[in-house]
Amino acid sequence: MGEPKTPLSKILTTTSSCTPGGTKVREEKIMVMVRVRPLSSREQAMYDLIALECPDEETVVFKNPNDERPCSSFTFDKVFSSTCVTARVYEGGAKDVALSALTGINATIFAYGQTSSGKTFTMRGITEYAIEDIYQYMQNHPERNFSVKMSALEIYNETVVDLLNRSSGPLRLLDDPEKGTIVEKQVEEVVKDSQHLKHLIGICEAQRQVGETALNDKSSRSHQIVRLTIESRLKENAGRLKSFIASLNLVDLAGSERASQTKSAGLRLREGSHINRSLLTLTQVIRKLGSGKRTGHIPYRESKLTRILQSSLGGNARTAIICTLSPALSHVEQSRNTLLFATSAKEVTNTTRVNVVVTDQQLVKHLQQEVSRLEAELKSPEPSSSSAALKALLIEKNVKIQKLERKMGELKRQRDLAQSQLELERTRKEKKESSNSSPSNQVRKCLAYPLDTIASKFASETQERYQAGRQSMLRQSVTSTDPSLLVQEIRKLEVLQRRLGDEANKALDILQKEVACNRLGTQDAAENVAKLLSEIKNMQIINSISEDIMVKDKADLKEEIIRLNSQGQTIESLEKKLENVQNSVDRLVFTLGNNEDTPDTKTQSKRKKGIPFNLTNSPNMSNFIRAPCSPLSSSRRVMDEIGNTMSDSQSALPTNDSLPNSCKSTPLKGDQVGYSHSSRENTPARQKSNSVNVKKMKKMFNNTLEETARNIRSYVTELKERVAKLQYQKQLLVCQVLDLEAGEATTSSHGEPDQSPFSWLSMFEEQRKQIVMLWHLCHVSLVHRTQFFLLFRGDPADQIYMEVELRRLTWLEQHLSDLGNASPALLSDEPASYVSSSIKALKQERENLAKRVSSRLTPEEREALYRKWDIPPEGKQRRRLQLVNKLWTDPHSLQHVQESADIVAKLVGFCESGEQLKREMFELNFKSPCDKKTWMGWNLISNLLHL
Ligand SMILES: Nc1ncnc2c1ncn2[C@@H]1O[C@H](COP(=O)(O)OP(=O)(O)OP(=O)(O)O)[C@@H](O)[C@H]1O
Repeated sequence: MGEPKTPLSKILTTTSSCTPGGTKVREEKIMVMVRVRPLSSREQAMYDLIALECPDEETVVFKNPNDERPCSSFTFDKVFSSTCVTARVYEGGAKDVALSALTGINATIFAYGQTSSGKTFTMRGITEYAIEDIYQYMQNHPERNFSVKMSALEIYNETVVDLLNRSSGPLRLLDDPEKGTIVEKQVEEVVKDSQHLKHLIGICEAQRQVGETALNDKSSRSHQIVRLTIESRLKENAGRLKSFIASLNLVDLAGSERASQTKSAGLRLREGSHINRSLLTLTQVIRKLGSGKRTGHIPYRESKLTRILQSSLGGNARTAIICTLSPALSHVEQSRNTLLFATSAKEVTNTTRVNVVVTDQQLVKHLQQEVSRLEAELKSPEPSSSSAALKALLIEKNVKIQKLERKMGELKRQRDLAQSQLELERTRKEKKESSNSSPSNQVRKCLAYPLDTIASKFASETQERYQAGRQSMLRQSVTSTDPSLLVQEIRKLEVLQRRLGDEANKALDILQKEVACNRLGTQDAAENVAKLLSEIKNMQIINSISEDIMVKDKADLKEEIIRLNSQGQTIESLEKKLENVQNSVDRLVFTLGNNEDTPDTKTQSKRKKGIPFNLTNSPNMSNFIRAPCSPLSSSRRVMDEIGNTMSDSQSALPTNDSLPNSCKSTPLKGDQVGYSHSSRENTPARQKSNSVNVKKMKKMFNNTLEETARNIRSYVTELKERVAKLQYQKQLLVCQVLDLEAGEATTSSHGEPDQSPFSWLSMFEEQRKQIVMLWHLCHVSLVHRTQFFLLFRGDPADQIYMEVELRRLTWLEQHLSDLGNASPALLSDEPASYVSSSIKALKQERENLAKRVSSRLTPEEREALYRKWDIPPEGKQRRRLQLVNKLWTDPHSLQHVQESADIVAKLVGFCESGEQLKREMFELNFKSPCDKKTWMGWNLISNLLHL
């Protein structure tokens, strides 16, 4: 016996009341009914007295016939007196439980009582009525398909026997993890109809162990369990999925008995002993369950009866117990025990659920139906209720979107109107201010310098917007900047400015030393350099400024402005002086070229065996090499060719007093700047043998000299760039301070800052276009372009970075134009050393990037890119180089720029490295190029990334 044969994995235990489709778990007590039979003919013959009365349908009372007073009373769900027929017992409670099996709830009905109390009599009637009702129910539910199976067993002397197949012998009980206790090899007959079922039950009765005792001619000597397994499935066209499966156990127990009463002996006595033992276990199980100790040990396994009935006792089943009693006084003790058992059983709670079955076939069919339904819905021009609701929702959303769009249009219109009014106001104000010569006006005028330069390259309208946007930016910046920070920033810039002067001074010191040592040609050259040196020294007039100042309030700001203004055009002057330096260097080179073949030079060239421009002792050597505009590689190459054998006489050096301070502190050593003459060098033989070498060396010297001069020029150019940036930043700050002052006076009248996010964004777009174009024109590193492009996307915080980048590039572009127009005599045979080195660096960068295509992109990604960028499978160059060569080549197309940036970012690994790109890497402040963390020039960024 045991659980249903249907695999448990397909049984979804849900909850239910009595109706299919119910969903709740229900806890319910075991239904306990008491039935008192009439006195049997045997009892009547013995003149036995009636000791039980049933005053109502729920109470049974013991009474001593010899005493009028009632002894004790018991109440139960139902009490049926001796006059009640079995049909009433069935209808009174058993029916409800029995029919639960039709709705997926396991059910058990069993009779308990002493021998000959009427258990078999009652259960036989209950089974018949149940069968009738079950089949009646099936008839009344044509929408469902039912299947009924039946099995039956008896437990006789603790042996399980299949009543439908007695020949199978004793059956074993097995523990199944899913189903609980099952009976091995038990036959389960499919029941065709009610008659078939009755027939089968008849067979079981015939097979059951029955024996004659003193109390019962046909005493059942075994416990009998008939199991009906009913599966109920909704028919396919019903459109619902649920199927149920449940068992109805109809149990007729053997009766408890006293050997003295049954006068058992031998076999009957042994039977009685087994019966009593299993009933005792049942009693213990019920008592424990009834006392609420469900979590403690329940001795189900101590008898086969309780093992098999385990799910019906405190488990997933509705259970009804009918306790049968003999009313005879002679059986009072037995009846009392039965009532005590019944009382315990009343307290046992079961948990019932509906066992839902979903077969694979059902599931597939259901899904197919669902798919068909959805397909039909999609094809159908008539919208279903759900799609109609969606459509309505969509229309509603569209209306809302249209409303919002209209509102946005109106807002944009208002914004444009306000902007144009502001522009007008500003222009008017600026015109008015232009008549004044206030310091702030001067600053603004000064700030406009690079814009004037590029004005010819960009539309005038764009420039106006640019100017307007920048002014807005400044005002916005002012409102958000702490005045004390501004002053400190100015101080920082001044410190940098001073360092810059130092640096230039040192460079010129070196130049002067070379001239003083007569390495650089004529007296004119020496004079030129001396002049340069004094010019550079003049640049350092700001040295006296104190670095440590405490800025307390805005009053200090005003002082600061006055101080800055009183300095006059310090930075401008520095710039002018650098220009002079540059011109002087040019003249120097020119002089050297003209004097190349003079006798004096010849004489000197005999003496000159040192490096023409020895930089090995220069503290700025690293700066020269690092500086973007000072490609010393070729110079070093020449030095290598010459070899390090030439030196000059230390005696030719100027006196220590005539040297600049830097030289005094670092005296030149003979092995660094020259070498001592050997006495043999001046012999005629030596002079003759050296004549060819001297000529060759002189030519090389002149070449090197020219290149050195170019290097100096480049370096000065770089200094100019740095000064220009410095000047810009300082003026920007001054302008902020001035605006802050002006803002204080006009805040109440002007109100909020006039820059809206819209105007900033349009300005950003314009600036970005300009920057992209300038990158292209100036051959700026692709990695730099990519980083900058991806990092600055229009955030208000990007304003200052955009401004500085534009300034740098504008300056560079202007510088390159100047180089392009410069005299070829000054630039040697190259159009511009910076341009050529930048182009070369860019080419190298592209080659390096191309090398990364294979490792950084998957074959699929590569193929997709080749297709997209029209890279033919065969060509002069490898496909990856062709691809990289196409990147960043169209500054007019934002899409091209965006896609180029994405590819370069992937090749370089910006996205994967985990290192977030930070704005700070694009330094606003200019510092010494020795500092690796600072701005190092566009093409050096990719070097840092080891490209
Ligand atoms: N309610 C009743 N009305 C009339 N007769 C009854 C009633 N109950 C039992 N009887 C009769 O009493 C006798 C004993 O009944 P039954 O065999 O059903 O008892 P039992 O409890 O099954 O006994 P055992 O445990 O020994 O099998 C039977 O002859 C039966 O017809």
